[in-house]
Amino acid sequence: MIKVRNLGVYYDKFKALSGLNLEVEKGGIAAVIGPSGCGKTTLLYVLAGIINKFEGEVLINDAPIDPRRHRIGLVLQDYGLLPWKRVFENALLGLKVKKKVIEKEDKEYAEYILARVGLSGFFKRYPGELSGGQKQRVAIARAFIMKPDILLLDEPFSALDAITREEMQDLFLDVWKSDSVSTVFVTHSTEEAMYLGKKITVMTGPPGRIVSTLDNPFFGVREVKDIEHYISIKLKLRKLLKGIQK
Ligand SMILES: Nc1ncnc2c1ncn2[C@@H]1O[C@H](COP(=O)(O)OP(=O)(O)OP(=O)(O)O)[C@@H](O)[C@H]1O
Repeated sequence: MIKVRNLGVYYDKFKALSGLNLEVEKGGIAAVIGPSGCGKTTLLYVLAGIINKFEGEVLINDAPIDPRRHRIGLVLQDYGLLPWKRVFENALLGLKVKKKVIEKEDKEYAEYILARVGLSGFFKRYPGELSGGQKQRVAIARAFIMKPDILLLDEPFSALDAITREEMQDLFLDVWKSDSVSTVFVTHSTEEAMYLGKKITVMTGPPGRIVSTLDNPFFGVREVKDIEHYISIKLKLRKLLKGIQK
């Protein structure tokens, strides 16, 4: 569970986040959507423990955020793979930061997750020998392999073509379902927020804060039947976003 209360962040004198409140229940996915520069990445950096100077309270499973204590899976748009390490080593990197000794079971679990993301035959390749979608698969596998307390994704699929992007969204949900880790997913796309967010959180800023959180009945629904309802939520989101960008 993630609880953020009255969060404020400054870059020197610039107020990037102010009075931000967010709650993600255990096994929830909050899709965070908002205009460029409103503070989405800053919020993720606080949740990841990368920014540790802030006002307010950030709790992970009821304890103050502490990257030494909590396992935090972070997936970024640019994959964050080390080019000189092979797929298998890259996939184990997150876990290595947390555990000194990688055991046989860890390796078996890594093999299992890599197979689930369709990379069985790619263990020995270097990132430079992979497509964008394959690199993103490694990044996602790496986050799941560390069995994180929380999972954070910062526009992970925005660099991919439309088809690969849909494949990756499905694959993400597929792996996520067996693990149900509390997740914050940042995206620019209303469609992606409506597919991947159990709840959709709209942000404004700077300074960044939450303007609205909607329940999303279309979570995980690819073939939408109630088109009118879908469009009404989409329009609501667009209105909220347009209001912000005025
Ligand atoms: N290191 C920094 N120093 C000063 N200001 C910063 C720094 N990093 C970000 N900012 C500012 O803080 C605000 C929030 O930035 P952030 O990257 O969190 O926004 P974002 O919503 O993720 O944007 P985008 O959607 O374009 O990625 C922006 O106005 C940005 O210019």
